Amino acid sequence: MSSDGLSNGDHTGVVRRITCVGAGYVGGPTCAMIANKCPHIAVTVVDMNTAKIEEWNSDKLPIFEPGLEEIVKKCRGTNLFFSSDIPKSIREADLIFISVNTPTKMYGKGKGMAPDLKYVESVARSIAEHAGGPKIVVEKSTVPVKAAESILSILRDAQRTNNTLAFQVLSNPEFLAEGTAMKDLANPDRVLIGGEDSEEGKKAVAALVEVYSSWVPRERIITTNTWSSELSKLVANAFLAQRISSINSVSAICEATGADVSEVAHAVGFDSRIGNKFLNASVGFGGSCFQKDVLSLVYLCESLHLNKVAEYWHGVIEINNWQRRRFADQIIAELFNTVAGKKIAVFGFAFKKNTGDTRESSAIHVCKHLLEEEANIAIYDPKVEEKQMRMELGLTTSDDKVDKLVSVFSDPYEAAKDAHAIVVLTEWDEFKTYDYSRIYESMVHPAALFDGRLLFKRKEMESIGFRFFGIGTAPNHLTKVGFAAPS
Ligand SMILES: NC(=O)C1=CN([C@@H]2O[C@H](COP(=O)(O)OP(=O)(O)OC[C@H]3O[C@@H](n4cnc5c(N)ncnc54)[C@H](O)[C@@H]3O)[C@@H](O)[C@H]2O)C=CC1
Ligand SMILES: O=C(O)[C@H]1O[C@H](OP(=O)(O)OP(=O)(O)OC[C@H]2O[C@@H](n3ccc(=O)[nH]c3=O)[C@H](O)[C@@H]2O)[C@H](O)[C@@H](O)[C@@H]1O
Repeated sequence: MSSDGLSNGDHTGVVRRITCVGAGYVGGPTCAMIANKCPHIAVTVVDMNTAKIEEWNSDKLPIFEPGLEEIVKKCRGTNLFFSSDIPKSIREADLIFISVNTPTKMYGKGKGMAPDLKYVESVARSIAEHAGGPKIVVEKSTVPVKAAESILSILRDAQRTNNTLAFQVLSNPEFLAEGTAMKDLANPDRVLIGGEDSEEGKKAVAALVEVYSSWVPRERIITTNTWSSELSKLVANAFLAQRISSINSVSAICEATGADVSEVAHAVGFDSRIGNKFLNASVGFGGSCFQKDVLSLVYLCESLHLNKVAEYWHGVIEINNWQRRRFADQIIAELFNTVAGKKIAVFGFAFKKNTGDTRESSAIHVCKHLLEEEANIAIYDPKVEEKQMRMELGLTTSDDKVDKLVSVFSDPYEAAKDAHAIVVLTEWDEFKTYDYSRIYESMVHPAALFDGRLLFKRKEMESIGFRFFGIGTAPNHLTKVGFAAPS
């Protein structure tokens, strides 16, 4: 019993039915993996977006992840179900994952900084209304520290009028990366579970540990208190984003000096204390989470009056925005200070390779900047649909002047034909396999290639004839030499 006299969760400790609320990039793949690895558990994924549920039940899944379709097809209808009946699925579950979106708030207090928790709260209210019995509720969504307390307050309130209810709230943040989600889920570096430090809390943690133990070695399952778990997720993303901003800041030094950012990253990353991962300089990180989660951490620090700490982490975002802008400005400068009316081929629109996800993609920022300068941009991406690109660029009306500046191609060779430049914004492997001599011949000369993803070797591209500009590398004639004092 808790201090308020309500039951803390009378759970049997064995999970047989899981419901996941939120059938998105996390809920879908995570539940597919659990169903695949735990044939003894029935897993139902629900969503308020009925069209999305229909897609999960169709041949064309709503998201692309290598390896996902195979597992969904294998388990769907056996122990993996996609449903729009949220009340029923909540009622029947022993354990409920909350896996809904927590985007940056775009209104009111904390606008542009704090995560919007209205979806998490609405799921907590649905659980309170439809539970009908004891449940383990698991925060899978990324939330600020102490979010579990708010969820618990809503759930515990429902217990006052229904004494058959009992709840435990756990934090179990997800660390998968898009494009490698199935690999990450099958073989995670760690699984993190935070829970209440009480007998019932420990029982609930043990029940979730048991689920993951079906395929994750026990030593990789970390258990902590709830707040450490919630904070660790934000901090993990902040550290990863910080590494990218660090190497991107170094890329600017390389371009000015003749050092090569790949060589520097290699040399620095060779130190086992630093490590070689996540040191690829780029046009800036994108994706739905890095910016949102770093901003959430900054907002948390500000709320705690830790202004220096907030400032420190905000620098990660500032460098990222600066890098995107710097790259776009360089394109304009190198195309003789005007891109108006010039065709520019954009290779890649997704925020990284092997995904069709475009949320916060750096491509959006670079393209918007080029459109402001009235460039004609010709986009090719192997996975992103035209509708999605236009939505992200804010182009909604077909007679809009800007809309006419954008064309979308299904063939990269056609996208590059008659272009003044190619701009590489996503690191799709297929971009490295094209016949660049043929592409070069079809372009307006002098033809430029701007490599925002370090896919190409300067010498090879220059020998074809391209004027080559790569993040973190500079042609020798542009570098500053000697012991110049700061001006
Ligand atoms: N996308 C990623 O790679 C990762 C995301 N995360 C975190 O996981 C959470 C989910 O992210 P995504 O899956 O990318 O979001 P998403 O936007 O792809 O999916 C969220 C789904 O929740 C549904 N939803 C929202 N409110 C609902 C409600 N009240 N009832 C039923 N369904 C509701 C939406 O319709 C949507 O389909 C976020 O907190 C995110 O920060 C964590 C790790 C990786
Ligand atoms: O919370 C989340 O949503 C997830 O965020 C990231 O995963 P994701 O955004 O899917 O993809 P990443 O591989 O981390 O790439 C993020 C962005 O950084 C860029 N990046 C990555 C690595 C690098 O060295 N350089 C670089 O510019 C990528 O191109 C991409 O735009 C984290 O890697 C996951 O652990 C985390 O679970």
